[in-house]
Amino acid sequence: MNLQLQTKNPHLKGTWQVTGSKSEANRLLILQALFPQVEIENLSNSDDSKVLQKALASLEEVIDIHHAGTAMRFLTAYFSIQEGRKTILTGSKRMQERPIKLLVDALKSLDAKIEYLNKEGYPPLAITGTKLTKHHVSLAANVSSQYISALMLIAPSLENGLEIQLNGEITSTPYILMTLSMLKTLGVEASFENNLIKIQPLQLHQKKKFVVESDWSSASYFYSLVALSNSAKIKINSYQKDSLQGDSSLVEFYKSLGVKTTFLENSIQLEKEASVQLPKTYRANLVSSPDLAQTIAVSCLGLGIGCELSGLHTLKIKETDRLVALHDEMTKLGAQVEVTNDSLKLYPCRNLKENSLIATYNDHRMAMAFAPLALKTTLTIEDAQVVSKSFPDFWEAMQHFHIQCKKV
Ligand SMILES: O=C(O)C1=C[C@@H](OP(=O)(O)O)[C@@H](O)[C@H](O)C1
Ligand SMILES: C=C(OP(=O)(O)O)C(=O)O
Repeated sequence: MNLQLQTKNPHLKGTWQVTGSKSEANRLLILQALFPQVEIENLSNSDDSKVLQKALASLEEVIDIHHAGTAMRFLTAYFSIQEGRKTILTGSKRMQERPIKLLVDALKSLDAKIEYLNKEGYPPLAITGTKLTKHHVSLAANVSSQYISALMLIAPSLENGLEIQLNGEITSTPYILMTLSMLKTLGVEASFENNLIKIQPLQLHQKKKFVVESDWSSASYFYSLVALSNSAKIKINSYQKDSLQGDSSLVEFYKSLGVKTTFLENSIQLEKEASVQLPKTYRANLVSSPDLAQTIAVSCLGLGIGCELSGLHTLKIKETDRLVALHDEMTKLGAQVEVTNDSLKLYPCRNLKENSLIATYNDHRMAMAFAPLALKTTLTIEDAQVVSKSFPDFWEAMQHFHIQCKKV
């Protein structure tokens, strides 16, 4: 389904209820499978959470998690400790190109039984669940924090707990801290100091309820809408100031792009501050917030300013190579863009081309990041249904804020 987007850039107002964070939800689903006393409220309705829920309820040998990176990584660890159970864990064509060797090596060093069914280092995996008793593992921390969270999530179920030594630079740190915080809330004794994570085993006896906060990565598209509008005052629910999600750094990132955030009770209000003097070149290091890169780059494009984004090395192994995808699609709109393996430079672009067809490469964030540009030009988003990976009612939200979406 291709959607042609256009609008007259009116005053944006209204309220939207954003679904629960898929990162929080997917951690809690794994914890609930290991500790049935866990109760979850405001679960995400994203495809990635649904696919994980289904996988955890399935008794089939073959489990297909489609495009869901966290489900792939977390389930690799989870099925490794399901004693006596054989599982073939697979995913979409792209998932079979997303590396998993560091996690598999770490689990194997703990005596897990995992084999590659196709290409060494990539899904699909054949896993035979076994009891893991070793309690020290080390792995490189600069490729994906999801490998580390996967190990952390099974750690309290291991007889001897787990010590995880992180080597090298750590990427996407807030996601590791999110996992740590959730374990602590569950009652696990856990620490993370000097690149060493220590997690004690847990026996849980009483119920524990978690309320999932709405998704801050999804909030980024509203920030971009407000930044690109002439005037806006909108509200999105359900958000708190003390978030577990690193992408709540949006509040700071968008200040200099003219978006003011006010925390209300259980929601945030976003207002356009037209008086803010925009920088000529916006600079940010996104090593802690990789999922914001596309939104921020496209906001800068729409605002007609340049940007220099660094810390982007993980973008190459996400739903698509996001650096190449951003380069190619922003270029279609008339921008001059340079990318390296870990950075993106956009030069100020005064005139956006009209009627471009934006390819999305099975990547929800390509579709969602480009949508707010409708406030500046008409454009068509290819395969617009990809948004359901994290934000199934995204297009309803856009229409609520006066972006006309026409099937073409
Ligand atoms: O743990 C998580 O929930 C996530 C971690 C990040 O991945 P990397 O650690 O691979 O950067 C992020 O990009 C992804 O969307 C969700
Ligand atoms: C990278 C993402 O997801 P995952 O790695 O879980 O597929 C994302 O949602 O942007």
